[in-house]
Amino acid sequence: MQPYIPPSSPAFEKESHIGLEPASIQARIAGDAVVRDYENKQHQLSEAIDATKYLVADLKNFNTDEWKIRYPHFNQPSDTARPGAGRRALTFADEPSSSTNVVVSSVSNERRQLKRSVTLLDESSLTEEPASVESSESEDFSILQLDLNLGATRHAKALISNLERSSISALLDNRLSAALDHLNLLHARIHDAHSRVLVTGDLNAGKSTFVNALLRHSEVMPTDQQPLTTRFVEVVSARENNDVEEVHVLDPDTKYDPADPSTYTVVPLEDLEALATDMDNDPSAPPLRVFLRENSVGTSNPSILHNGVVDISLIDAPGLNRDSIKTTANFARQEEIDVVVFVVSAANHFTLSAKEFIWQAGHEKAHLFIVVNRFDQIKDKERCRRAVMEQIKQLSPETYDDAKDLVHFVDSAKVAMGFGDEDSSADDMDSAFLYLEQSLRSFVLVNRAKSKLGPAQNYTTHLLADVELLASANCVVATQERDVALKEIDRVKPELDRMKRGKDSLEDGLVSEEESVTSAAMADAKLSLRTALDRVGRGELAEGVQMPVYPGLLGAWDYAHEVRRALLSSLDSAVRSVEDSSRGLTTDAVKTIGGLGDRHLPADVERSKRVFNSNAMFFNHSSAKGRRISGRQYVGLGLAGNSALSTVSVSDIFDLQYHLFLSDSVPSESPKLSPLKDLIPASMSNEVSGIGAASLALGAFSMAGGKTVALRTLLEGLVQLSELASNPVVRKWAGPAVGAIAVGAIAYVVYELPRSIPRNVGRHIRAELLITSGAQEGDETPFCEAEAERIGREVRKVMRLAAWDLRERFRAALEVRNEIVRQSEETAERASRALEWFTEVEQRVDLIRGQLGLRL
Ligand SMILES: Nc1nc2c(ncn2[C@@H]2O[C@H](COP(=O)(O)OP(=O)(O)OP(=O)(O)O)[C@@H](O)[C@H]2O)c(=O)[nH]1
Repeated sequence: MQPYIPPSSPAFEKESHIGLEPASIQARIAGDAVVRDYENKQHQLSEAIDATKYLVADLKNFNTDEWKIRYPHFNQPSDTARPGAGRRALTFADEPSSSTNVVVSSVSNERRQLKRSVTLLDESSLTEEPASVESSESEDFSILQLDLNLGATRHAKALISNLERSSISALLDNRLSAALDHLNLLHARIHDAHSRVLVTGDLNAGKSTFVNALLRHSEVMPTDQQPLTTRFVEVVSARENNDVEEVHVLDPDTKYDPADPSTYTVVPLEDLEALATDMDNDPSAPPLRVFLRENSVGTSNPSILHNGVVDISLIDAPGLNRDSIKTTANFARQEEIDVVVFVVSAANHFTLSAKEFIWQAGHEKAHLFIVVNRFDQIKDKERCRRAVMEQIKQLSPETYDDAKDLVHFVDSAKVAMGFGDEDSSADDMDSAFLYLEQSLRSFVLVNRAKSKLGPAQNYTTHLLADVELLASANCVVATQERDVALKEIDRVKPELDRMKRGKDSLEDGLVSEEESVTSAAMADAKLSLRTALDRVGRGELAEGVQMPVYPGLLGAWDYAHEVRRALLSSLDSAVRSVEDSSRGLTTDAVKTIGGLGDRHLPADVERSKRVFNSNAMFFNHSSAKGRRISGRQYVGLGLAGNSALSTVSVSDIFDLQYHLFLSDSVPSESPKLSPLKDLIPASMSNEVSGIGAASLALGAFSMAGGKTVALRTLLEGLVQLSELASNPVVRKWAGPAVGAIAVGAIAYVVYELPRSIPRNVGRHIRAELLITSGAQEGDETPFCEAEAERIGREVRKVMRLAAWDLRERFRAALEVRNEIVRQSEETAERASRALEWFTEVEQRVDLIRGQLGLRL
């Protein structure tokens, strides 16, 4: 762009020898003011576009990195009872089913800039009518609208509704990118120093002559008495082509780029006439581009092509007729055309074609620049002027209102021809034409503001309104999300804190319950079994177990066997009752754990549906092979069925060793768990007949004494007896006496067998199952210990399972609440940030809108 030269500068002075006519000076001053105004507006708009670009880029980044921007739809509220202006049901494209009642407020300011906001409907203040909405269009996006090019908008809306939030956000991202690109284009456009002026009018009205006059040339554009121009010809300064005069014939199929020779064909300037007047030309073909050096004459008042601020190009159009009206009207509608100069012959006024064109073009360009040409040929100039003005008033009232600057009665031929003379210069130009030129220059600049700044202003305003609507709707949704998240935190956090506080106490409770019930069960088992074992040791049976009937001496062996079985069954029964009592203890403890669960688990957490079946305790699952547990299972030890324990030995019938060593204070039982057979000396075990009889006799003897005596004492007695035997009297009575004693003893032993066998067997069983761990008997017993351990293990197993179940539920519930709180805190923070950010966006929009509020 050419730098603006202030009116006081020498350069400006040099370029402004326009004469002293007041009208020209006035027009020039007005022109300068227009230039200054334009530059101010351009600067302001440029800043607003830049700010909008930053805003859109920020929005784009926010959408990608921080918060997937929601795309709102506004529908009529479902409760039509109180529709109220502005009340709408806000839904989001990715969540069409849930709607929120909001108030959409759209207010236009004096610059017709739409300010839109969405606020949550306060149901309590329904009596107040919400702010009015101008039209349903104000709730729709104009630039950021997501249509998928799938036809009618409502179909596109339906389709969008089915898209995911991320897809919507991606679509929005594309729209924002496109908006950014467009802003860049607009930015470039408002800094574009070019303006295009289309010169059109009736056939033979003098358009080419007028263009020549503006160009300070007599014959650039071919002129004739008959219709001549058949193609659009755009004349630009040769400065844009390295000062080379030539014609570019543009290729209709490619976009023209002066820097790319493949987009046009170069022909010499001399061929312009032939090209512009060729009857075969297609009027819709792109214009010829003519690069023209400015005429050296009148440099003090240069042609309109270059005026120090903007470069203007003039486009000479073919004369209007039925065929060319449409083409020319379309041409005039182009955004790049800043001004349409309509040339009308003073003699013909406006023809039908002219009227039709003005009518069509008037929609796009309200103001036309009208040149009433050949005014020199009119005798009654005043009448002509009145008639023409009357027509203009009808055709283009806006132009009529500004007629002083926009309607000019001139003689272009005289001006154009003037440049053919050697001596003539621009300084000699007709003052009316000079005034026309200045007016046209100002008009171009004014319209440039409209054509170049207008679209940028318009687009940016709409974009800002869309951004504002988007931000406002997202504020609503962010507020809602934040509130929901905070409410959720309020609901869950206290529960979570309570659980955290109770975690240790629950753990302590579980551990102590497990420990206490296990040790109680074990202690109970130990005590009960010890008692039972002692009873068995005395040869006594448990309740409910029958003592076998003694079958007589010959059946003593079998009797011992039966007794052994009965005693072992008694022990089995004791084990069963210990198991039963541990079942009871465990059931209570499981209930206590249930109570702990009730105390520590939140109300909505599902309690364990597991029903504790105490019958399943002590059940050998591996041997059950998936069988259902029906009724109470007694596994116990199965002592009665234990072949090792149920084997009878001789000592069960008569325990010689027990009697022999009874006098020793050392207990006869092995310090270790001994097999029963170890209790009998190996030398004696198999000699039941001879020594067995002697043993029996000795045993009987010892018992006959009413007290147990040691073998040594007995032997000492025998020694004394042998001494007595040396006495002949004693010797005489010894044989029969000993025999009688032996027989008596044997008879006694046989008589006592039904009672002694259970004692012997019981003692042996007890001895076998009993150990002494140290100095004193009965400290610990492997049987009781082992059983207590087994019972303890089983109880512990159940307790651990119950505790594990509760721990898991507690852990899961804690985790769920932790996660809810974590996510809710995250959501609340993100929503708060978004809310803050979107509020800031609304403020930024307001600020930029202020900059944009230009009256162009
Ligand atoms: N006396 C007089 N003659 C003029 C004036 N303007 C144009 N003419 C003459 O009118 C004739 C036609 O002028 P052109 O400039 O060719 O008209 P045009 O509108 O360009 O014609 P087409 O492009 O063919 O429609 C020429 O012979 C010009 O000399 C004028 O202001 N006064």
